[in-house]
Amino acid sequence: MTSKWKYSPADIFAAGPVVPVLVINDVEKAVPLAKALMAGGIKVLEVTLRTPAAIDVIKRIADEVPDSLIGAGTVTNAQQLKAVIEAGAKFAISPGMTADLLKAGMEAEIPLIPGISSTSELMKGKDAGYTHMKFFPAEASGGVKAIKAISGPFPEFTFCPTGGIGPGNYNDYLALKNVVCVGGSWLAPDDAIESGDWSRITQLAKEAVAGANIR
Ligand SMILES: O=C(O)C(=O)C[C@H](O)[C@H](O)COP(=O)(O)O
Repeated sequence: MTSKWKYSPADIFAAGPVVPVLVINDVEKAVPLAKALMAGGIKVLEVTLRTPAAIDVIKRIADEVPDSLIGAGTVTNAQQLKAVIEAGAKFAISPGMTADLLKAGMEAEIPLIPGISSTSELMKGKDAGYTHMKFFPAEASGGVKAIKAISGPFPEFTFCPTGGIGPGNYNDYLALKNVVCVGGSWLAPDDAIESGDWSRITQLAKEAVAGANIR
């Protein structure tokens, strides 16, 4: 990895054991949601590009919650990577990878965390120079057992597993030596965002941070 970035992928992974995966429809929810998560001890945020509001949401959080490590999720191509950088994202994360995206990520001014769910994808990421990857969809792709097995031949890679992870199993992942953080939507449920129940989100964040077994 190059050191041209303000935050390296390792810095982002190390900034907290749980990364909320956020789906935000209403830009007005962006800042209160980010502040509710920060109040619960979470700094790294992943705003998915799943909604038309996502780019504006990233802009708002980057401008108004500058202490957060605001990242963009569901970044699937080079155009989206460019758009999230312009919006102020500090990192980008993808559920998968393409050759184009891997190349654009290495040339970008923020780090990209590509997604993998197989050894062949890991090898493509490795060839492109990546050491930190999302493991998605974690539970559906073999979960803890798969990551443990992959770390045999590939001990030098670090993963942020996401997909099917929640309070009942996140510590199983955090116990793995090549996992330092996990992602999940459980930290910001749709209904809590919809109704503006920020205290519930702060509470979920606090519980997840306090309960995380950090090695
Ligand atoms: O949208 C993206 O970019 C993704 O990569 C997918 C998300 O990380 C998972 O869908 C979160 O999974 P759950 O916590 O099971 O809801």
